Amino acid sequence: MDPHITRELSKLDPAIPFRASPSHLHHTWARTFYWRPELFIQPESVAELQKVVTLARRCRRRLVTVGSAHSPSDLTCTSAWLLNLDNFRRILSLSRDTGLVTVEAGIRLYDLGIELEQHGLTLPNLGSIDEQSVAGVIATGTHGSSLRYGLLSQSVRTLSIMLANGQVVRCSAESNVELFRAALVSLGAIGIITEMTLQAVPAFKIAWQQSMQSLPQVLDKWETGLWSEAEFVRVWWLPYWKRAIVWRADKTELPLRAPPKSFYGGRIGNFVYHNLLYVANYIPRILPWVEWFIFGMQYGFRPGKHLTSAIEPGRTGLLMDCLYSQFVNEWAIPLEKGPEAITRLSAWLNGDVATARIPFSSKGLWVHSPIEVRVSDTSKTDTPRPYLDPTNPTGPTLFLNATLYRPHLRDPPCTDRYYQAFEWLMRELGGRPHWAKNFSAKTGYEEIRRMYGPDLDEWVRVRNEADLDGMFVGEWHRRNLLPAPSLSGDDEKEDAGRAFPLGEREKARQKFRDQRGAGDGVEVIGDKAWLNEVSTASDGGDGPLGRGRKESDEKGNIHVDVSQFGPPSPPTTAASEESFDHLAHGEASVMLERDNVA
Ligand SMILES: Cc1cc2nc3c(=O)[nH]c(=O)nc-3n(C[C@H](O)[C@H](O)[C@H](O)COP(=O)(O)OP(=O)(O)OC[C@H]3O[C@@H](n4cnc5c(N)ncnc54)[C@H](O)[C@@H]3O)c2cc1C
Ligand SMILES: O=C1O[C@H](CO)C(O)=C1O
Repeated sequence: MDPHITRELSKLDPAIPFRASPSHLHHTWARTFYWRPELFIQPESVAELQKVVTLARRCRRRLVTVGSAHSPSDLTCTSAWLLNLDNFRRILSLSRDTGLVTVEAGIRLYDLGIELEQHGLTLPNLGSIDEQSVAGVIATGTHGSSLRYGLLSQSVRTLSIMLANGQVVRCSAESNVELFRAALVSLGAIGIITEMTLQAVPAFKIAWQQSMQSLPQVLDKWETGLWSEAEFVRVWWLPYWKRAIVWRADKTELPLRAPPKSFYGGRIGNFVYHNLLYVANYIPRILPWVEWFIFGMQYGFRPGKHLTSAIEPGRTGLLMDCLYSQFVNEWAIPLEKGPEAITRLSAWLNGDVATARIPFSSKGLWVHSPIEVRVSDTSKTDTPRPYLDPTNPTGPTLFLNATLYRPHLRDPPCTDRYYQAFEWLMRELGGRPHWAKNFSAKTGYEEIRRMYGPDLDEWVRVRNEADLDGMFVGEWHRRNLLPAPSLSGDDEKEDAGRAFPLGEREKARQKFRDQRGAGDGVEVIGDKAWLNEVSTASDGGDGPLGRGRKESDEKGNIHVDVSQFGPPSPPTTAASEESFDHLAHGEASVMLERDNVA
C-alpha cells in the first residue's frame, strides 16, 4: 500500500477495520469495461465506511461505490478507490403490517426478495434481473415494464447517505427533499447511500403468457389495450421478421405452474444461438435468418399459434433470461411516440429510406434481436420526482432498448452506426437516455442540459454542496452531468463548474484481453492525480489543478489555494461543514464522527 495511505491509516482508530485489498481487477457484468482500482474496499459497518471516507479525504482519493457492476457503461470505472457494499447488506427492520423494510444499501435484490417472501412480502415491480444491489438500482433509474408503476425508486421512502465529510444524512419526501430528489437518481455522485427504507407489498403470484404476433397487429393495438390489458406487459420486437413477442402478466391466486422449457434456455439452444451470433460477427447478413430460426424455435414459427404460459411468484416470474454479454442502448420517449419510433426504425433497418427519415445509411448493417419495448408511468406518482428521472413527467413512457450481443465477448461490427441512427431518432422524438446504459459519449453535458434544463442545474447544485471537492466525481459525471469549469468571473458558473480537486479524470483506454487473449473489453485508466499532489504537497508545487499552492493541516488534510487565479475559489475540506449544513439539518441526521469534519 502507498506509504502515505499507511501513514494516514495509522492516525485513525485501529479498532475499526479497514478491509481493503490492492491488485484488484474489476469489470462490468457484460465485461464491456475493466479497471484496476488502487484499493478495493468492502466495509461492513457505518463506522468502517466513515473511516474510508476520512482516509480518502486525507489521501486525496476519489471514491467510487460499485454495486453488482451491472451498469454496462464506464460509470463505475476508477483507478482510485472502489468501494463495494456486498458485506453491508443486513435487513435492519421489517414490518409485515406496514410493508416497510429498512435495509443496508449493499443488499442484492434477490436476497431482499427471498427475505421479504418469508414474511409474506415482495417488491411491487422488478426489471429483467434481480442481481443488482438496491442502491445501484435506485442510482440509475432502473425500471420494469408496467403502466401501473414508475421507476423502481418509487418504492423508496427514506434514504440515508454518507456525504464527503463522513456525515450520514437522512432524506425523504418530508425532510431534506432536495437531497432526496438528487440522491434518488444519484449515479454515485452525491455520496454513499448507506440505508434505505422501501415500501414492500403483500407477496403475489403472476399468471403470465406470451405469444408471437405480427408487428402491424402490435402497433394497431398500441392505443387500444396493448399496454393496459394486463398489469405487466413487455414486448420484444424482431425487426427483420416484423414480428413481436408480447409477454403479459396479471396477479393471480391460482396454484403455481412451472414455465415450459425454452429452446435457448437449454444447453444446446443456448450454445447454438451464441455461436450463430458469433458467426454473424463475421457474416452479419445472416442475422435476419438467425432471428427467424432462433425465435421460431423459441416461440413457434406461426404468429399467434404458439402460446406459452406459467404461474410463478412475482419475485421470479417478472425476471427473464438475459443470455449473453451485451451492449444496451435504451432511451425513454413519450409512449404516444412509440408507433412512429418503431415504424421509422423498422423502415431504416429494412432499407426503406423514405419512411425512415433518418440521416444515416443502413446499407450493409445488420443488428440483433430483440429490441426491447417496455413502459412505465411516473406521471401519476405522488413521491418526489428524482431530478434526473429520464421518463416523461406528463404521461406514460416508452423505453426502447437496442440490445446488441457480444458473442464470446466480441463486439458486433455494426455498433457505432446503429447506435448513431438509433440515438438520432430517439432525440428527434424527445427521448432521454437510460443512465446506466451504453449511450454515446457524444451526448455530453450540453445536450443533457438541454434535455433536463433546471432539473440538472438543481442536481448539480445539491451535488456540489454535498461534495465540494469532488470526492465522488469521475470522468463519466464530468462528461454527462457537470458543466466545464469556468474561470470567467461569473460566480454561478464558477460554482457549477468547480474544478474538483479530488475528482478523477480518465487518462487512457486500452484493449483488455482476457486470459485466453479474447474479448473486446476496454480497460479504463484514471489519472491518479493524487500521485502528483501528494508528492508535491509539501513543497507547494502544482497539484491536480495544475496551479496553486497546497498546504497540509495538522490532520493531514491538504488545502489547495487557487485564489490567485481569478474569482474566489471553491472552498476545500475545511469549509465543507458549513456548506452542507442545511442538508444536514434533517430531524434524523446523525453525526457519527466529529473528527472527520476538519
Ligand atoms: C442483464 C441486465 C439486465 C438489466 N435489466 C434492467 C432492467 O430491466 N431495467 C433497467 O432499468 N435496467 C436494467 N439493467 C441495468 C441495471 O439495473 C442498472 O445498471 C443498475 O444500476 C445495476 O445495479 P448495480 O448494483 O449493479 O449498480 P452498479 O452498476 O454497480 O452501479 C450503478 C450506479 O450506482 C451507484 N451506486 C451503487 N451503490 C451505491 C451506493 N451504496 N451509494 C451510492 N451510489 C451507489 C454506482 O456508483 C453507480 O453510479 C440491467 C442490466 C443488466 C446487465
Ligand atoms: O440492460 C438490460 O439488459 C436486459 C436485456 O437483455 C434488459 O432487460 C435490460 O434493461
